[in-house]
Amino acid sequence: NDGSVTATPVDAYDSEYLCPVSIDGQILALEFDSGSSDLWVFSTSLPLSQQKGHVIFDPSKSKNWKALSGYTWNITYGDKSGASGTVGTDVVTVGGTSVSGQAVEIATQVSSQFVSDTANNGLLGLAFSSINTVKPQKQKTFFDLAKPSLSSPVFTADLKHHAPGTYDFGTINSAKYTGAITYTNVVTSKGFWEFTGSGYAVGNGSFVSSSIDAIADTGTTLIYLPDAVVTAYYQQVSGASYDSSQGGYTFPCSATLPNLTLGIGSYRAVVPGQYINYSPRGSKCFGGVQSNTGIGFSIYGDVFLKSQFVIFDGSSTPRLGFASK
Ligand SMILES: O=C(CCCl)NNC1=[NH+]CCN1
Repeated sequence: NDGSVTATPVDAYDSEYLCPVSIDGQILALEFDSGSSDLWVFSTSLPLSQQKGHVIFDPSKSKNWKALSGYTWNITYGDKSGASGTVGTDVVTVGGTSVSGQAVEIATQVSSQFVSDTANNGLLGLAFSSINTVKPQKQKTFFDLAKPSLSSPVFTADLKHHAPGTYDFGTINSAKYTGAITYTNVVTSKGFWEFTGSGYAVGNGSFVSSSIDAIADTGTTLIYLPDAVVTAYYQQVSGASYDSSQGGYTFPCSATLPNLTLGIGSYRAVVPGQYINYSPRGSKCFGGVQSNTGIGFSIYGDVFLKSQFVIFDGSSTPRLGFASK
């Protein structure tokens, strides 16, 4: 049973996108995250102070809830946010796609970033189940459990700039993209949708061929790239500089930002310059392209993904597809 769900930006900067998910009839807005593999929710087991302002899942009100005695989970994300708790299974429905026996990870503790982000009531991981954090036995993702019931073992992301988009499960809707889809191989050894980009161009500049090891991550807001790319980009932005107090490149909010073209095979994915003016910060504006130093690979986050129609193909040979829209 294929499904489609709306992905709504949480704020004016598209810092994250939230989707309604039903857990045995209790509906929570969750962040779909292709950079992690745990489905966890704000719960009645959290301290009341951490529950405040959030929509809370109450397992005691779920007829299909089955606690997994002695199971725990503990996750830390790339931005150092995190959460931990206990585990049960329940019926989880996303759009028209329903799964029974889905491990639902109950938060008993969440980091301050999640407490203050009151629109976010948990995450639904869409990376590979190999990096699920549940112990003593890791659990399958929603996508892995749904796959056998889908017309084809895929989900697509059609995120939008300052507007709601969609995640589709089981189908590739040809009305959502233009031109051909370019597929690229995925390496799953780190549990991510990891691929190798083929290079970049800044504005109308010439394309620079270079292999860029990257992950497609809907749970990361910005684009994190090698320093060579980032410096080349901001050299074309008058008044741009690295501001260590802000933790990244900033520029005058009046600056005109060039497009950033990222190569995937022979395909040229164009990120509009205006998407790279991420948000006002202090007296300047903070860039949507930042350095990947310290991460170990590049991250093609929402600033990139919302410029494309993206196919996450979970067939026996996983691959990523990209198309313009
Ligand atoms: O943790 C990462 C980066 C993996 Cl390298 N992405 N997913 C996510 N979810 C919430 C914050 N970030």
